[in-house]
Amino acid sequence: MTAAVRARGLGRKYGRRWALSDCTLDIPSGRVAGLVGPNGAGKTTLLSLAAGHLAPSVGTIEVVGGRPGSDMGKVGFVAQETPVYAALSVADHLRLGARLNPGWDAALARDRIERLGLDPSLRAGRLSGGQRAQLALTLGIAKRPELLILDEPVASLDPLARREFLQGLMEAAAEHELSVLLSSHLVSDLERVCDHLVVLVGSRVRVTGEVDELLATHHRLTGPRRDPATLPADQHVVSASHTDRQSTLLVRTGTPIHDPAWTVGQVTLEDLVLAYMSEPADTSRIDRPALEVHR
Ligand SMILES: Nc1ncnc2c1ncn2[C@@H]1O[C@H](COP(=O)(O)OP(=O)(O)OP(=O)(O)O)[C@@H](O)[C@H]1O
Repeated sequence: MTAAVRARGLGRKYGRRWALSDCTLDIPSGRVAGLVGPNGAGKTTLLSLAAGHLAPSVGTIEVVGGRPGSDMGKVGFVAQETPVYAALSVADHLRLGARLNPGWDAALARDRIERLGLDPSLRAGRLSGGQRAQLALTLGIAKRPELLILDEPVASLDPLARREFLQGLMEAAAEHELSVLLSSHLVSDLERVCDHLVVLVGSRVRVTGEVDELLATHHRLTGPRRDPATLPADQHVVSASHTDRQSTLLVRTGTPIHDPAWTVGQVTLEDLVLAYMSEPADTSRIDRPALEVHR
């Protein structure tokens, strides 16, 4: 099956500074993939490369089997500021979408606007932030792309609007066999909707893989204080914290942990992302994990 996104040694620099380095990943099609990382991590750079708005400085990237930008009908892009035209009505936006996109699904767009309760005659400038985001999402979905890329689409929405937006996105992905790649700096946004995750920190991919697989291979170990360097070689310590007597480690391993000294606990996606995002206090004692988790 063609990957939705395939990058090999991908990098992009601005002047002498790398905004994205050494990025190798495979996002299978049919997934809702979340790209998470702190401000300035390189998320927009990666998404812009995938959308064909930027050219790589090194390496390669393919989206739905082709060069980004080569077949615009296959890839939809909703930019960070949910771009709509303030002076145009909701209905005008749909007419414009129909004129600009050969694969436009007018019925889908109309249904979605109706379900959202948006008045077609209302100007986009009068819509709330959440409604504007929903309109931008409708325009993106009605193009019927194979891959829809969204750059922090919920950043300015309140929690309820975030939830409604993400719900709509999830439904659209399931109904229309759409692959989705969306970014956020909040993992709580992505936790409910994503089945694939890419964590980007300081221009590098820190971890990527299927969410189920990531959750199954990461564990929280709690036990008597211990130097992480003494753990078996197949247990990669992602993060570690210690009190005088106790150590708490987040480790990645493909094999069961039998050491009776440890209490082994499950991690949430948020634990996992935060562990990869936070710089360890003492890097000499932390084993840097191999970055990709395969099925
Ligand atoms: N046009 C540009 N010119 C110069 N530097 C840039 C440009 N665009 C991005 N950068 C730099 O590249 C790095 C990555 O930026 P990018 O916008 O990709 O991060 P981000 O993860 O999307 O951040 P945010 O969450 O704040 O949107 C940052 O250090 C940024 O300053």
